[in-house]
Amino acid sequence: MKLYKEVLENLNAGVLVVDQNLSIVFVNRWFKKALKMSPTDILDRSFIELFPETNDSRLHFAIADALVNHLSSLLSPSLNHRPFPLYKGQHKVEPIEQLIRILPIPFDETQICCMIEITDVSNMVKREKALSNLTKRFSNLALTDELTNIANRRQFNITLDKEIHLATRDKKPLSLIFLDIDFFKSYNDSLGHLAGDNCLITVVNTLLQRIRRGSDQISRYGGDEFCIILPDTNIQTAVDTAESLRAIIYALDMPHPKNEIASCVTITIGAACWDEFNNESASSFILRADSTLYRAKQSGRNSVLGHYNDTWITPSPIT
Ligand SMILES: Nc1nc2c(ncn2[C@@H]2O[C@H](COP(=O)(O)OP(=O)(O)OP(=O)(O)O)[C@@H](O)[C@H]2O)c(=O)[nH]1
Repeated sequence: MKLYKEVLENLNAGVLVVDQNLSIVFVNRWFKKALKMSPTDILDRSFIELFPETNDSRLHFAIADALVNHLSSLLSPSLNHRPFPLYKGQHKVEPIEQLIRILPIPFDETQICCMIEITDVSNMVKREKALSNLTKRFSNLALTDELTNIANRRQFNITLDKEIHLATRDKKPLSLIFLDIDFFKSYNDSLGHLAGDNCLITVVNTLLQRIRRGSDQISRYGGDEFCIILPDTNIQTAVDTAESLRAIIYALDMPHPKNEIASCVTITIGAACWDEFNNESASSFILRADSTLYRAKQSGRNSVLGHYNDTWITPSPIT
């Protein structure tokens, strides 16, 4: 028993032993140091009195399980947030992350006691947090367009699949807008690629100001082509929203010397509403919205056209 206590005393982890009455019968050096208390302040004290914050916690139930049913438990730091008020250093600023092992042990040869072993896993928790932040950053990068900072095509495909699923389940309409800057190649050719980049950023930021519903998602489909997913939106509302977007970009009056239909930057928009009757696939839906944009381009640009149920739809007249 002496040897046993000596091993526990010098362990590089906290050890506390309580008897059947939850009285503390042993505390090792590590734990005393972490608590910044002398042995007389700890020994023979009631565990609940010394650690009132553990009352009714999982730790408390695990101790009871060890004493009554002789079962051991392991409390992870992620599910059991720092059960003991332990801190590193003098000024109690950095809390110690704790992994806790609860074991029934024949401590004084007459009764089964409960040993609580606390391992400082602060470094491991820190490493895990850093790793999870890094993973989040990488997955964000993989789904974001670098230039405009909005969703990229990969994210668009993921969101569209999800929204088609929700529209089917909730029997709600789902619309999709495709838009493209008119004569953007000439814009680049006349003003330079850097000005082209700035133009793309300005267009996106302006569209973002108008697309305010949290469920709507704007993405860069590629080059100067963008798409907006509009859940719970019928075709006429989508076309009217598109018309307001077209008007807002036109009103910016950004000079475009080589635009053949105006003196400023303009956009053309195609909108489609998901065909629920034929359980339309995502690729067919995209193709229909993109073809509608193409048709709008052919009919003159700086314009909006919608398509649903084999019908072409134009913006509502301004009242
Ligand atoms: N500055 C800049 N230009 C880009 C970027 N991505 C694509 N482009 C350019 O966007 C232009 C798109 O041109 P097109 O698809 O031919 O179409 P357009 O000139 O806009 O003509 P219409 O769509 O028919 O009105 C191409 O010249 C691409 O090089 C980018 O990130 N930055």
